[in-house]
Amino acid sequence: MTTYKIALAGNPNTGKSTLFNALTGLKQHTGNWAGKTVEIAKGSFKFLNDNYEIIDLPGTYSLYATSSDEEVARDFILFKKPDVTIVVLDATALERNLNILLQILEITNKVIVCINLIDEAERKGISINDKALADELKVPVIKVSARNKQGFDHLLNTIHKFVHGKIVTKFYSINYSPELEMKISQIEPMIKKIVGNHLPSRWLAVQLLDGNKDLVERLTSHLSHKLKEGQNDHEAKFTFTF
Ligand SMILES: Nc1nc2c(ncn2[C@@H]2O[C@H](COP(=O)(O)OP(=O)(O)OP(=O)(O)O)[C@@H](O)[C@H]2O)c(=O)[nH]1
Ligand SMILES: [Mg+2]
Repeated sequence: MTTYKIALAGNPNTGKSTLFNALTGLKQHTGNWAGKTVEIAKGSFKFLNDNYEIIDLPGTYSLYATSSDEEVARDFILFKKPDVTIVVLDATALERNLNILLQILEITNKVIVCINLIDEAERKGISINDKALADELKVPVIKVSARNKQGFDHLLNTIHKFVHGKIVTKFYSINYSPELEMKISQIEPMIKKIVGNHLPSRWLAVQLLDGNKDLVERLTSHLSHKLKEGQNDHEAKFTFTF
């Protein structure tokens, strides 16, 4: 039986923990992540002969890592590389929720979008065109109500297909200004040489151009750790510098 790793991410108060509890049957326990005081809940469930380990990440409005919650969420997606990141959005405030979704889609294409609180949206007369969103983003979009367990069959079957490679998704590439795009095209190939397919090179290029020094430190320590593990042979001579 294979175990797949799922992360739940999204803004605060979008029903991540409600979904987590519904899927795991309230068997959650909390744990510390990377020595931080921020707690993340971890649980598990089985579906169609597969095991799923599911992690309830702290709710954040962005992944700029300006707070420890944001850092925990970003580092988990970046370095722990979940098989699926379920981005939980609030159907009643979709536009506000798209920011974190786009940030996550720049880091990983292993995303299923879960539009939660659909019962509440329906009550307010909000209807959501999930197909249009899925076509635009090139990832599955599922409408659910975590509280009522509505849409769970669809969600679980989509997760199953996803981890078995039956759904192909893409990184969402935001087009920046021509100046920024030119700089990205200059440095991304160098970054790609260092990280290969192990980390998202375009996203890293944007972060480095943005002067994200904290990330540089995290990367340096992550890469030297990987080097010690002997997992990657072209990291040897590199440290990131500005
Ligand atoms: N009507 C409705 N309410 C929901 C649904 N899912 C969650 N809620 C409610 O939304 C509120 C927030 O849910 P949580 O599961 O705590 O949200 P969260 O995303 O874990 O929040 P953070 O831990 O702060 O990031 C709670 O009051 C839930 O009962 C849903 O599908 N429908
Ligand atoms: Mg929660």
